[in-house]
Amino acid sequence: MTPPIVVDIDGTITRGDGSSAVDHRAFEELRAWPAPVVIATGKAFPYPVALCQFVGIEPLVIAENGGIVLAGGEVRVTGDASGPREAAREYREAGYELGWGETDLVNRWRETEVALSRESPLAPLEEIAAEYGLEVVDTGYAYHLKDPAISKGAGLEAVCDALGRTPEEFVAIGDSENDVSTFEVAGRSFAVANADGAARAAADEVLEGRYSAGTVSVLSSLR
Ligand SMILES: O=C(O)COP(=O)(O)O
Ligand SMILES: [Mg+2]
Repeated sequence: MTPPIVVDIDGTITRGDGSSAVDHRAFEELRAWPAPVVIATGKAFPYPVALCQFVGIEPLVIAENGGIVLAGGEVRVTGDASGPREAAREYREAGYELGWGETDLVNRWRETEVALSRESPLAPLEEIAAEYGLEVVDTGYAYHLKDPAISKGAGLEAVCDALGRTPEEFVAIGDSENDVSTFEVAGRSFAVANADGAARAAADEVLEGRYSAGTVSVLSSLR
């Protein structure tokens, strides 16, 4: 039987051409998947919800690295942005920027954490995060200033509660350290070839294909 899947966005279903374009072949695989598809991302909530809508699948979403979960038509917000926002304010007061320019669409709809451009200086960010009991997660696309208790893996457990499933039934695919917690709870896990060291070390298998090519190949072999 085809397993349910939990799939990351950036670096995993994107084409790897330097843009954030999703590969149309990944769209087709997800649309045709005969079991539940959970989109698990560091992006703000509206992005994966819209992705599900445009792919044409039921919205099963883990957003903001687990801070917000949507399953069975119910939204659960498990995170609280007040700590991350305070820490981000202190970072800015120290003379640094979040790095997205004047129109910050990365944080505009973000409810439980704060994301910074990877051009922002990391050492002072980590120092301030520690003062607030927060952590900085580097996805390869952004730094996420977040509560360490929140994770995509805990999000998958919440999705499973709503669906009457267990994380062990799921196959997980991802590319970076924010996918490690998913890999830890899923029954089987794959890192695409472009994955960072943390994701490669945590995955059951590292795929030969990079970006969406790796994901599409493993999905077509599992289906
Ligand atoms: O938002 C990010 O930084 C990365 O997003 P992802 O979890 O979909 O790869
Ligand atoms: Mg990713």
